[in-house]
Amino acid sequence: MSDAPQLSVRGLTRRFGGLVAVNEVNLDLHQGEVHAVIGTNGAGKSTLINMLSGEIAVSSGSIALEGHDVTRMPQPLRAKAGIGRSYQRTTIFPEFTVLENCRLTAQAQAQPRPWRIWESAQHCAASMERAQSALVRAGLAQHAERIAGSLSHGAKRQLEVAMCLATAPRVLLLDEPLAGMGAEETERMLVLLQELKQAHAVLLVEHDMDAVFRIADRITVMVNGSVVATGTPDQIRTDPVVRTAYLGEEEHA
Ligand SMILES: Nc1ncnc2c1ncn2[C@@H]1O[C@H](COP(=O)(O)OP(=O)(O)OP(=O)(O)O)[C@@H](O)[C@H]1O
Repeated sequence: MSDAPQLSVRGLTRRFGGLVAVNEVNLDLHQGEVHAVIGTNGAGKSTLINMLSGEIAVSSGSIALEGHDVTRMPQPLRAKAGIGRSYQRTTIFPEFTVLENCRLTAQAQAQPRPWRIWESAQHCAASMERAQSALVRAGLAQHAERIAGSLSHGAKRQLEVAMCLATAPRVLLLDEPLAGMGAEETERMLVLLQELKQAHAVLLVEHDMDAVFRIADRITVMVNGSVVATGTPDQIRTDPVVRTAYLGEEEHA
């Protein structure tokens, strides 16, 4: 783990009318760490991730990427600056090939006209290279020419991670990448996440607690918009506040 955080969040707050969805959250994401954010439905996890990626504005607080304030930076610029994210719902283009899907996101990152996907190979060479490299890293190289819609559910989620990687991010915000996955697909994704953290700071919002406690280096627990604890899986497992507020008496191996 590097000393300086890649992404640093201070006092982040989002109100929807009278509701405080995210309340004064502090968070540091480091390269070399999978940092999971867990919490019951409505705890504020999606609102938090949406503020970090720039999809919704903050009410107050600050977000710094490698020491640079990006709090007011619009989402496309933030993506270019190095904050990549995947979504809860599938965002792939099912009728395009796996490689084309990746190239689209790489190209959207590289130039302001992402819809010009059929530009000459010369113009697209860099994007193509990034797309191919992302597929290799996500373990999908052998499926590059397949139509994305024909992939298994797990491979589609892998493709979403690859699309995120194609934008050359420094920070990866992953919103429920394990949702709907079977045991084998989950294992594959966990191996991928372990590899990805070597080069990225990874924020993982995930409901699969067994997976979270296995893979996370650090866990932040949210309840009603506020952080009630941050620590290693062992610290969180035994934290009395967490056990009462969130985990109950359930044991996690
Ligand atoms: N656009 C919105 N307008 C009003 N209230 C919202 C909006 N988005 C979220 N909320 C409210 O903010 C709170 C936090 O919601 P959020 O979706 O961030 O929680 P979550 O932890 O991601 O939940 P889940 O695990 O179910 O996805 C909830 O009470 C939700 O109803």
